[in-house]
Amino acid sequence: MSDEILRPDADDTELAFEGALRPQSLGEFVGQQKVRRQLQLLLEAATLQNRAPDHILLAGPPGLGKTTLAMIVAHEGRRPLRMTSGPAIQHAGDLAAVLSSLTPGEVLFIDEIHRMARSAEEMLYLAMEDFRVDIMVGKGAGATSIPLELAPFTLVGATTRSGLLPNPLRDRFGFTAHLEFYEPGELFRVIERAATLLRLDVDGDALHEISGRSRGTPRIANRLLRRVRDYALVHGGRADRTAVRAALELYDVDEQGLDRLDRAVLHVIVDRFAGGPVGLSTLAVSVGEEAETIEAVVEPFLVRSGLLARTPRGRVATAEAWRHLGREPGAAAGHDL
Ligand SMILES: Nc1ncnc2c1ncn2[C@@H]1O[C@H](COP(=O)(O)OP(=O)(O)OP(=O)(O)O)[C@@H](O)[C@H]1O
Repeated sequence: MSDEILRPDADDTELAFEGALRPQSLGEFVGQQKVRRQLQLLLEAATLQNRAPDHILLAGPPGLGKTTLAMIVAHEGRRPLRMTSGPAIQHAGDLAAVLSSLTPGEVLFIDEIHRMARSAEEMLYLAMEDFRVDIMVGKGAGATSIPLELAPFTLVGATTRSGLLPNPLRDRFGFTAHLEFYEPGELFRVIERAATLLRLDVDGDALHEISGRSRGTPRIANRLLRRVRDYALVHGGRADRTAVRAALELYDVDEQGLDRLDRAVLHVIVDRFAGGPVGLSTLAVSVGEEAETIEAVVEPFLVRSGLLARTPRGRVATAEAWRHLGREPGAAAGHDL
């Protein structure tokens, strides 16, 4: 569906493609310079002392490279990697099974760590601090806890909602990396590298055009590159700026990276409500979407792009939004929706 091309979450069909493009070392990882240097130091210090690196929390929106960095932490230190996710850990027993089977120095990656069961979180505190867990045996008055020693490991947790992590868990990470959205120039390098790996003949103008429409997110940039590749393949031409424009027009992605739903939201505010303010539920009904989708998926990017403001009285379209729709700020609607 065209509306999904700009969503930052991965869909199942692109996992193999993403795997092939993942940088394997910090040197290949584009952007996030500060985080890269911080990680480099942490990993080098651990190597010099011949110990497992400190636990690492990677926080930031989807598609910015958290899984990739977890893999790099393991790869750079030549350590095995075990991957799981918060939703897969529904009971403390699920976590105990994973922890007790780790080999010394292994990197344990827990994606969406904020979605782990509470009981497992509590078990993790002790495991992170003392490399030990207490296993409960039996029920009721006869229940006893048996301590179990664990091999030293490095936990790499990833979260899109670090605010949802309980403080005791957050405090047990030796280092928290906050990943930022990428600049267009950095995205250019991400897809330039991807094009080389995929042996695609794409010119610089095309890469530039794609970077500007990718919402600061490498996963989206790589996905748009794939659509442009398809377009050039089917039409038998080069992947140049004309191909990018034609391909992305087909998928309803405009020059600033807005899709059909983003624009529909702005149109409603500008054309029906004279620029706002409009309440979230009214807005959602007007575009025929769930309020949660508007709030979680559409608004963050529009706010970040300076097109939408959230005020206590409702959502307001900025002057920039009016201009993006080709209208003079504050001008009366030229047509009715
Ligand atoms: N800095 C980067 N340099 C090059 N490629 C990158 C970079 N960051 C991400 N990518 C590419 O973008 C894609 C998505 O990255 P990744 O899966 O690591 O994101 P994520 O933050 O873990 O997302 P999610 O939270 O949805 O799992 C991968 O194909 C990866 O190769």
